Amino acid sequence: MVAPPDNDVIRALSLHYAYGGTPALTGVSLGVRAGEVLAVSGPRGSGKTTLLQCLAGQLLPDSGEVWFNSSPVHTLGSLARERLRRERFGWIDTDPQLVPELTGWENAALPLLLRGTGARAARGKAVDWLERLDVGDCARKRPAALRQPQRQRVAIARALAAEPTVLFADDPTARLHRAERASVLRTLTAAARSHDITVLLATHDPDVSAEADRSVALLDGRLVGAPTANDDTQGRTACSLSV
Ligand SMILES: Nc1ncnc2c1ncn2[C@@H]1O[C@H](COP(=O)(O)OP(=O)(O)OP(=O)(O)O)[C@@H](O)[C@H]1O
Repeated sequence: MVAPPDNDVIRALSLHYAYGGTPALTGVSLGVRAGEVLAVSGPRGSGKTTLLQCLAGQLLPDSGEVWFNSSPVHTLGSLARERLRRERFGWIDTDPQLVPELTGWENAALPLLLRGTGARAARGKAVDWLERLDVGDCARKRPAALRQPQRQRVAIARALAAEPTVLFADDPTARLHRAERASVLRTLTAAARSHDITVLLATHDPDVSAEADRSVALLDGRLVGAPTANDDTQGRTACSLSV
């Protein structure tokens, strides 16, 4: 097996994935360069979540290849993929998925603590990111005492505090009101850009795609059309794509 001849941080080659025989991804290939915010757009059921899960090593494709920094992901065993996810990847879900028993800072510090970071350093980083995301006042509160946009900001702080190489965000603003959506999204993309974190952003909302450096569209499990560049963003790097 030979690594693809480029320096994409993530590269997928001809991914196929089916749920019980029903195809969700059909021959998807794409490459993302370091530091880029790449939107994966498409209507509900088009395969966005499945694609992100395959790229993040959560799902193994039925066929095709996934590469991270020239190392194969699709051939790793479950423990090695788990470690890769813990140490190099971050994930933001549509719903915040916070631990109800933990406070805001404890939730935000969790990935760092699981990685072995000392409690004091983990707390410092978590609180710092909560403040950057305008939810510093949520540090001592449990999720039940927070509003939904606050909970999602805590979840974003949790993902960013670990400073992943690649952050996968699965429709992270879908449950927020329109006014809150733009603000949360801009904060997320600005924070990722300032820390050179590559972001793959799944969304069905064209306004969200517009915040990315480039966008690709999925329909019925296939990439459609040419990738589009959003010139009005602060994008710095091009992404290479092939369908
Ligand atoms: N666990 C599952 N079991 C069976 N079918 C599934 C499962 N997850 C997704 N699917 C199906 O696979 C297809 C792709 O789903 P996927 O969730 O990847 O799309 P999506 O674009 O992320 O949709 P949404 O925007 O609604 O999250 C859909 O037809 C969906 O019904």
